[in-house]
Amino acid sequence: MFSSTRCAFLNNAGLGGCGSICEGARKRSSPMTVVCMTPSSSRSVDRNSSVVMETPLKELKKDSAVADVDGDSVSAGGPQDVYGEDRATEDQFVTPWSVSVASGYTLLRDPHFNKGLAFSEKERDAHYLRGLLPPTVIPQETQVKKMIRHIRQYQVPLQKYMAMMDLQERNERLFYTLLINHVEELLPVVYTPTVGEACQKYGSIFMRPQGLYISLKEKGKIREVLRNWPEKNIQVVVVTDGERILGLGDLGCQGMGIPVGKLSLYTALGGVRPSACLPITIDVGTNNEELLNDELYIGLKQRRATGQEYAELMHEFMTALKQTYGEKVLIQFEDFANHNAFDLLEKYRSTHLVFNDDIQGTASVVLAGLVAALKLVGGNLADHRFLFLGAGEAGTGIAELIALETSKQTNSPLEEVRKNIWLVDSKGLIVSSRKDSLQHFKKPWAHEHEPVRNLLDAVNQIKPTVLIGTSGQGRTFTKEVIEAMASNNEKPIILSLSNPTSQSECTAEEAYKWSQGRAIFASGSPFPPVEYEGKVFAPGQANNAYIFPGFGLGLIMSGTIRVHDDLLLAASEALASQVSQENYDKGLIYPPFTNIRKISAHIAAKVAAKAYELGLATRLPQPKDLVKFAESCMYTPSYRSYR
Ligand SMILES: NC(=O)C1=CN([C@@H]2O[C@H](COP(=O)(O)OP(=O)(O)OC[C@H]3O[C@@H](n4cnc5c(N)ncnc54)[C@H](OP(=O)(O)O)[C@@H]3O)[C@@H](O)[C@H]2O)C=CC1
Ligand SMILES: CC(=O)C(=O)O
Ligand SMILES: [Mg+2]
Repeated sequence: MFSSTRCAFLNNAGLGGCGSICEGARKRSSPMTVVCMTPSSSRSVDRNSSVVMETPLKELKKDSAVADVDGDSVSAGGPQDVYGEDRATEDQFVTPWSVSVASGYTLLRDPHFNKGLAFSEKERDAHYLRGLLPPTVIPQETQVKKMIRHIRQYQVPLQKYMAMMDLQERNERLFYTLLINHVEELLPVVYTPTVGEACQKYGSIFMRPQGLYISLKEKGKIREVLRNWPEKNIQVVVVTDGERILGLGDLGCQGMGIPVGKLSLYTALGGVRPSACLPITIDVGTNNEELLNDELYIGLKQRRATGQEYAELMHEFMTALKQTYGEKVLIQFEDFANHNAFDLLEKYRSTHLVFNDDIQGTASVVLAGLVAALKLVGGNLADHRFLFLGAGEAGTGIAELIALETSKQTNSPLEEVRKNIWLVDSKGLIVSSRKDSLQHFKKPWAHEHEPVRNLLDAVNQIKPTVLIGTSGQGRTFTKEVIEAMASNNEKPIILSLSNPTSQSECTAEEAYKWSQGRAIFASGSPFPPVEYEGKVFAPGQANNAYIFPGFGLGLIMSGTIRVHDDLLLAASEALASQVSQENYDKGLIYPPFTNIRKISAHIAAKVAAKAYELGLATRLPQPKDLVKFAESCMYTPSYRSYR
């Protein structure tokens, strides 16, 4: 039933084209697994790639068992010596890997290869599946129809979420086909708002762990923990420490739902292979009393480690990632609290390929929406005045990118253009008299003005044309605030970015109703269309999900080694260019998510082109048609035929 023969296959990197992110040639394949021979467990690795190896391996020192997969080995062994065969010496320890063909019961329970009732008659014979499945054979399209009906039968969003996660655990390709084909309907299920509730209840709803947990207990052993993950060719890591999950605060270890959800979108929206994605939660404790007192809490039951202890764990983690996966692994920081987020980005931006989605991805998506909105409202960025409620990661990140773009457009110094951008935090308007007590990321926004305590007064005094909510506080754009925006502007631009829906600064209905249908509105979490005085308004979704999948794909496919602000501007421009006249006619400032893979390919191409221009791309020569190249690199989840 299992063959552990000596196998010689090409690694994906050897297939040419887009190298390691391509799925590989579309041809018949065997559901090949690589198994670690331990008495109590067997683990599968590197399923999509094929490896050159034999079993048992030569003796090998444990510390050098896995080489850096992109060939930038830090120790001996050479490129593609993934299992460290060449580096082995007589007295070194070895993990006895063996290659086998998955079949029978095991095949049905392997989510990477399982096709359920779609296994053909021939495959059922060849892979010992007879009797393990009912006799009917149905195509993937029928399975998709069945699954969407199944999901729709649940009224409670969390039940839909659990059904989706269950499918992901059973049949990965069906999960992604379903998500791609019904993206508008299922995004709110696997992503915001439902993922927020899932994180809050993570301890009680999950039977099977997803992603990799690295806690303070693993200090000094993080490289070993990374090796426990079954896949070796990792290209994107999304990591959180759970301290600021959406606008829901500190959810500790239960924040894992966020990296898992974000990486599902990397695959579904951006076409990065699922096996190249690694969700990680760093557990340094939680300050959430409710969780600390909850017997079902899954994380460390201690208050958060801070200062040197936190920094040392993060440093070991960042070093281990680069040593294990190489220079070009993309590390996306997600939902860290701002007191760590800015520092981590600053500390690692020159040594690692890091990207903070909340600061940078959000900025890029909002700038795109604003550029599109100007087509409806008129004027250039420099003609507008911006007011933010919330001066944290999202608020100051967006503010800075608007300033950068305005400065480029007008050839004016940054300090000058920043004066058109104002922010309110929990203590009121950020003004120069508060400068000494402000966190460093707020200081550039401390303009000359008398103190202003609340948002309504700030709107009345600053008279912004654009109001952006990044406070994580629901219902803070009150009737008076929206009415003030509408009385000062013919078409006020109002963005309620906070997630999930419960934290949105206002609803779509409130924005349209209180502005007499004049607001250009978008929100972080989706709202259904609103009918106001006989007209239907379709609100857009201003969410970084438009940017990070395509942005990441662009970095990976070009072998880019560092993120530069100009890459964010390029992504933003690419997204804005995808808004069609038909979208504008409906008042939309973002294109619908239905076309997201095409949009992601355009974003990836623009990002890669800019990376080549800046000399940051290492994949040479530069492909001629980057959009086509991006499309050719994208994972498609249709079933493969097994020989
Ligand atoms: N749509 C999207 O794509 C994205 C949305 N977000 C959402 O944005 C929100 C904020 O995220 P982030 O910036 O990372 O969080 P931060 O914690 O970094 O920032 C929150 C900011 O809001 C301020 N604030 C809190 N309460 C109030 C209040 N009552 N009045 C005025 N200001 C207040 C805080 O003030 P102080 O500094 O004084 O504490 C702080 O400046 C979250 O809900 C998140 O989900 C984030 C990223 C992307
Ligand atoms: C969308 C997102 O990244 C957030 O709300 O944090
Ligand atoms: Mg986030």
